[in-house]
Amino acid sequence: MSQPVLRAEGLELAFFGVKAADGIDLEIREGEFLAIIGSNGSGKTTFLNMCTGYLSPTAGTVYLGEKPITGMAPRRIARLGIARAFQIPQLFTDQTLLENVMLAIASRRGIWEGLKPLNRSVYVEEALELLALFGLERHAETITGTLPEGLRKLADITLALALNPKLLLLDEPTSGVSAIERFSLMEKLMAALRSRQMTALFVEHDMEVVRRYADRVVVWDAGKIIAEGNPAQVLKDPKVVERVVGVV
Ligand SMILES: Nc1ncnc2c1ncn2[C@@H]1O[C@H](COP(=O)(O)OP(=O)(O)OP(=O)(O)O)[C@@H](O)[C@H]1O
Repeated sequence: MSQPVLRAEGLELAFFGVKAADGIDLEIREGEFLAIIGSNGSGKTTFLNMCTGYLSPTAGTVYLGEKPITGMAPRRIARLGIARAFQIPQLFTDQTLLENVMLAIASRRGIWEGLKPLNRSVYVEEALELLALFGLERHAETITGTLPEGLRKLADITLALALNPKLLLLDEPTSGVSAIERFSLMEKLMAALRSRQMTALFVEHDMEVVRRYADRVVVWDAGKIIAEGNPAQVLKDPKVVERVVGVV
């Protein structure tokens, strides 16, 4: 079996007595596309925040490979290899798509001097290559604020990939995207992830997306994992249907 890229052991965190993480143990294996599902408020985002350093668990440890990363600053964790794309895309909306990707590449290289020094062919070439992964190269000169939501989501994921992560975390990649666009977005995403042999974890509310695309699904309920495994089986589990599938 392949090595875990990320491992969480015994994570605990409560907000005002409400347990958002109540003994979370989870591994993400190399090359896996893992879905997290669960009803609203079950602790999915809290888990992502603990993996990226935005929250610290009161007990337990997150390992990236063999390295414990709990308590490290988000910027350090990003540099070690965890990148995140958000439910609401985090783009510079008044700049072109190409400029956004070049800035992400520059930030990976530790350069932050504005756009001018970035107009070197090495940045442009890498940025266009990344955009081509998602079929976005024809939008390279478009101001990102004018793109439709589905393309902005893909653009945000492109920025996360520009960091060359070991693990990509996707917070609801299909939310806000029309039902018609949803599967074409997922097809492009899957093709890009496969071509880079990327390990990724995604939080998702659309069960059909989970059924079609996830290698494995993990089910959250009140800060605990209540089921995990193959999507076709897990999504039929009566307790998952009762607590999650029937209510999201
Ligand atoms: N910063 C915070 N301060 C106080 N309570 C919080 C904070 N973050 C999360 N919570 C609480 O922790 C619990 C888990 O929240 P979380 O956002 O992780 O759930 P979720 O599964 O991601 O929900 P959703 O599907 O709605 O995004 C909820 O009860 C929430 O209100």
